[in-house]
Amino acid sequence: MTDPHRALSTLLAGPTGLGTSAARLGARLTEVPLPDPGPGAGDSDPAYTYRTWGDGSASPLYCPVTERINDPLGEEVDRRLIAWAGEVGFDEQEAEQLGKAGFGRLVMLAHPDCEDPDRLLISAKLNAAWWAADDLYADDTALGAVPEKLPPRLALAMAAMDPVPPAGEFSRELDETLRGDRVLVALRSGVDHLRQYGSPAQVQRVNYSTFTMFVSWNAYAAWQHNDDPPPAWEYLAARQHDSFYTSMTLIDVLGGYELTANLFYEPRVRRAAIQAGTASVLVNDLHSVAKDLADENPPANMVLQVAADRSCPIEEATEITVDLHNQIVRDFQRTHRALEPVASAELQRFLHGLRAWMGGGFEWHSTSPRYQ
Ligand SMILES: CC(C)=CCC/C(C)=C(/C)COP(=O)(O)OP(=O)(O)O
Repeated sequence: MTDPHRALSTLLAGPTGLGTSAARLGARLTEVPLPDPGPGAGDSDPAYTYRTWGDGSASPLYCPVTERINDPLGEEVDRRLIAWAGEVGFDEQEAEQLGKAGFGRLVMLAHPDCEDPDRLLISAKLNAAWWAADDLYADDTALGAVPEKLPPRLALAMAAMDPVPPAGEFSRELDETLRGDRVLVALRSGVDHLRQYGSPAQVQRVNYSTFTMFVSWNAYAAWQHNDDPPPAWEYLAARQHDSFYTSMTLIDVLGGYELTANLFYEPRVRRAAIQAGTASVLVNDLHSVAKDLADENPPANMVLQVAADRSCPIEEATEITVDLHNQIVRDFQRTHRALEPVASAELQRFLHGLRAWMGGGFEWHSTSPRYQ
């Protein structure tokens, strides 16, 4: 039987591995991003296309196609999500808002290899909980987000997701606090649901990617507190750990298989996953400009950081962001192609899952009332 770890390291090892083809593979992966050739460049990969977005006035986004649109399945997951939101303490209006955003629809679009509404609900719950933490703690001033309060709130969010062992008399107040805040209850409940299907390694991978995302949120809070917005390059560095990569850590759990930790964290695989997560979050920034500008204390956003750095109009900053997105997707495509010879069915499914997530995420941002 082929050992996929060995197959991957042999394939990536260079000339002593698979000879000249391995050397070519290494070379392909160290290329700097190539300019986006734009629509009509004669692309032959039917999995990707140029897609118009927003009001259609900006250049199209080079993006994977959406692999599945199954509205009844998305509606079923949304129904279950709204019921769960009530159970974990969101009031009726908040639960309705979560339903309207359509996180059930998001996961139906983003995980086309999962037909099971209960597995899809894991991702819907966790995405809803992450977004609730993001809105209520980090981003939305009108909903109570306060930069100075964010770091201690996130420390408790980590305790909610990754339960700490009993600590004598100090546990009581912690437990009461974790039970008394709907965001914390939602995060704990989402991980509890994940634990029913995922291995310990899959669960902890989701936790730790969430915690690195929280570090980026703390950076944004410091920038806001100090009234010192970051240049675009620094924002982008933070965004790479605050992206839909976190959502993508669930791809194999929903698919009913496990990509082992040594493959998941193999640098080329991680590179592909970070590229997919970053590209998807740039789609989010492009759709969020109006919403972010409407906040009295606007959160950072790639388009806004580029416009500020270069003193250019939003339209020009939008074009620069679209171009960056398209370069990153093409880079992902090259990384994916380079990994295709690796003989691991789980790895191939996972890479396909990353691509499918990008295609589903694009569709959701184009249709969710959250961005209209
Ligand atoms: C993984 C996840 C869904 C986390 C929630 C926060 C996040 C990383 C986003 C992708 C959302 O970023 P942002 O706060 O810019 O999103 P909105 O524009 O508020 O939808």
